[in-house]
Amino acid sequence: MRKERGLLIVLSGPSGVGKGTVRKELFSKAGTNYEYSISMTTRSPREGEVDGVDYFFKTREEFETLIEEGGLLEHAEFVGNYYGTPLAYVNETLDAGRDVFLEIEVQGAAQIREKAPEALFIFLAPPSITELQNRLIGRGTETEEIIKKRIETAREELEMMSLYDYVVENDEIQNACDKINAIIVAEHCRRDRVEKRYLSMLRGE
Ligand SMILES: Nc1nc2c(ncn2[C@@H]2O[C@H](COP(=O)(O)OP(=O)(O)O)[C@@H](O)[C@H]2O)c(=O)[nH]1
Ligand SMILES: Nc1ncnc2c1ncn2[C@@H]1O[C@H](COP(=O)(O)OP(=O)(O)O)[C@@H](O)[C@H]1O
Repeated sequence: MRKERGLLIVLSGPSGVGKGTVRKELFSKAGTNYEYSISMTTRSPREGEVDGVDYFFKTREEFETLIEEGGLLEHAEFVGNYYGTPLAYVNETLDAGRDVFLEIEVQGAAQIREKAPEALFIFLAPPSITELQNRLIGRGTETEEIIKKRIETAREELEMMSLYDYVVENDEIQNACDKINAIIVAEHCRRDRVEKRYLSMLRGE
């Protein structure tokens, strides 16, 4: 029997909302049955970040060559750096019938909406704009100037919320993770169309 293609899950939202934190929490649990697609970026590694684990760190030249070669499913420039999803890994994993989880910013998600509208789109929203600013400042990984730019960008990013299949508020990390997992399970039930199998059984097919 032909294996069903896996589900492409896109988690997006403004910088600082907690996408990385929620994603790490989701993948820290045994039994997570979707695969994380490691992105490429031209941004410098932060302290503790490992090449090939957190990101594939590339030069601008390397990244631009990949764009030209069509090696990325989507890519975007975000506050001065490129970020993108390697195409081959996503395709191979989905073809093998496994779900793939992307954690990306909103421009990239918009490209996937064009190229793969059958994907599942989840927007992670902050409890408030003030809380979003507090989280960005509290993380302490960027300079004041970059934080300011990220906050400006966040306002535009929040406007994209209504385009998503689901919006999950990241109030408590565990709460957000539980909702995301519930959405993925529900989406599989919706797509599996068990009723089709029953109808053909009832018809004696
Ligand atoms: N379009 C796109 N965005 C990505 C990708 N990987 C990460 N991002 C997003 O790029 C933005 C900046 O990422 P980063 O510099 O790691 O900061 P942080 O996610 O805010 O900690 C975040 O919104 C990420 O979710 C990718 O492959 N494609
Ligand atoms: N639910 C939450 N409640 C409080 N703080 C959070 C929550 N989720 C994430 N954070 C904190 O907010 C900051 C930004 O989170 P991060 O995962 O880096 O965001 P993003 O990947 O969306 O840019 C981090 O300091 C993180 O510890």
